[in-house]
Amino acid sequence: MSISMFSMFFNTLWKRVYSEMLLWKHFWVDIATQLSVLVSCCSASFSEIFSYTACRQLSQMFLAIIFFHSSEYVLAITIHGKSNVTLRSLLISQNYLLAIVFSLLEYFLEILIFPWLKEYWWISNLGLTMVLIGEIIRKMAIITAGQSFTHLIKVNHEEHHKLITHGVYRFVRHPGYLGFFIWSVGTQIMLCNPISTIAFVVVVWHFFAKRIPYEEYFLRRFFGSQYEEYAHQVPSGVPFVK
Ligand SMILES: C[S@@+](CC[C@H](N)C(=O)[O-])C[C@H]1O[C@@H](n2cnc3c(N)ncnc32)[C@H](O)[C@@H]1O
Repeated sequence: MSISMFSMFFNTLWKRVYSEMLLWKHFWVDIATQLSVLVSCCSASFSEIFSYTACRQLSQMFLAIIFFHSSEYVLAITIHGKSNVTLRSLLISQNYLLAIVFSLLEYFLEILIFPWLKEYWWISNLGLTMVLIGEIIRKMAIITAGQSFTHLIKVNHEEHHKLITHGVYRFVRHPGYLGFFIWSVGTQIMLCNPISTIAFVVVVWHFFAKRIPYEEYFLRRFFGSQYEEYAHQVPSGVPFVK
């Protein structure tokens, strides 16, 4: 093989290697650019998720939930005795858990995509106030009704079940439900969650609009004209429910 053939061979080989290297260089530059975009997105996301706003709003939410459920359980045990109370008194159902998970998903998505939405502190503080007011109304109802307040609706009249018309029951017939309604919608306003706020209003209202006539059917059977007169004078407390 002559020298000129060798040099032609190496020339062609080098050109191929060089063009391959150029291709790989573009490939690695592309990868590096995409990685740096991903890293900056992640660090932006981390800074939003661990921002003062998110930490404060989420910790308020978790504290509200933990306090609400544990105090329901403790009050039920105090009033009815440990042997008459089950874990159902924690009031944590599958649908309720789904609603909370949905609302947290909404929160995380919005704080990543529209972080400014969570900065309306007057709205968040209004929600916090609703959580506190709802909690107070509900606990006043439980303490006032005492043994008459059971988490499951009574369908048989028991001796200790007295008609309660004093205290918060003087102003509304269902202060426990009104308190929960305000509390649950308040949690979503506190998180500045527009979709979950509307969803909670609709779902919780619908739940009580069905539950109240059912509960009152038995109260009318237990207390007859006494309940009739009470219902005639005092509003239900849940908006648009007679
Ligand atoms: C979960 S508690 C809710 C009580 C009431 N609806 C409220 O929102 O405050 C349900 C139980 O309370 C009883 N109850 C509701 N109103 C009552 C009243 N005014 N007096 C006595 N018992 C009542 C019902 O019979 C039912 O068993």
